[in-house]
Amino acid sequence: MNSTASASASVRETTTPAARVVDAAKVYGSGDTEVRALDGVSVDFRAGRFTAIMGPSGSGKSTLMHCAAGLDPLTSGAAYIGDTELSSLDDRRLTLLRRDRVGFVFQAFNLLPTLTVAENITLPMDLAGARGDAEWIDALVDVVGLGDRLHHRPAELSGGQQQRVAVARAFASRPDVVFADEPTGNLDSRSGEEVLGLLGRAVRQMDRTVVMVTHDPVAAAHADEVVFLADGRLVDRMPAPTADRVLDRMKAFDAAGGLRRAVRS
Ligand SMILES: Nc1ncnc2c1ncn2[C@@H]1O[C@H](COP(=O)(O)OP(=O)(O)OP(=O)(O)O)[C@@H](O)[C@H]1O
Repeated sequence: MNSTASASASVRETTTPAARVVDAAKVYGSGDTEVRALDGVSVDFRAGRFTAIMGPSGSGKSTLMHCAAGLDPLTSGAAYIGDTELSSLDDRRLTLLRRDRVGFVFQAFNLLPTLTVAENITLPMDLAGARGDAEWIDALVDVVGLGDRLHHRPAELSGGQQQRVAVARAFASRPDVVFADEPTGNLDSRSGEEVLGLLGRAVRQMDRTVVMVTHDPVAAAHADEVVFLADGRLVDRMPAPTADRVLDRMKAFDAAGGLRRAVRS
């Protein structure tokens, strides 16, 4: 890293995280059916970083993402986008925050079939009546490699191309943070790699922030850091992950989970 890059990196360390939760708890149901999906999680998602959330099935990954993104309220604790504490917002302001400051990429692409690629990309801004930054949108279209597909409809694109449109749409309004929930879950490995490469480039070359839930150690290895959940708790963090190290960590969870089940029975 050159001195300018390391200076700007150290400035970033001291800036407010793009998103964070503090002592977050989420309880579904009550009595015998109560599930504590998050149990006292505190985690910062730093600006300008690509963070992956991993953990065994049912460990609370999607719940953490939904609560951090303002899609679902916490039972207790606090969730912030930048300095904004989400429970302090009424429904209207929360909707505006999600529209203007947060981007989403889902496993199922979620494009509107009747709109063209170009219209899908600018949809969030069009709904907001915002003009959008034409230069930024052009740069995004360039990065996702869809310049010759702008007037096609989603059904005329491959799954990988559709997810690239969804990635461009998520970044179009320059949100504080983009949350991606299993963005490669419906893709073959080559298209998945392309989408992960794009998310990485958006972070490293375009100074964006990404938080991604994934089951896949190869996908997690694209991140700058992996945070691991187990039983609704944050149990580990791994900077500069590799697929092998993430896989080893996940195997350790499987072994620990098996041991716990054996002790209980
Ligand atoms: N709406 C809900 N109502 C009741 N329980 C829920 C609800 N959503 C999630 N849960 C429970 O909360 C726990 C955490 O679920 P969550 O979907 O966050 O886990 P996950 O790690 O994302 O799982 P997976 O990897 O299988 O998608 C699970 O026990 C789940 O069954």
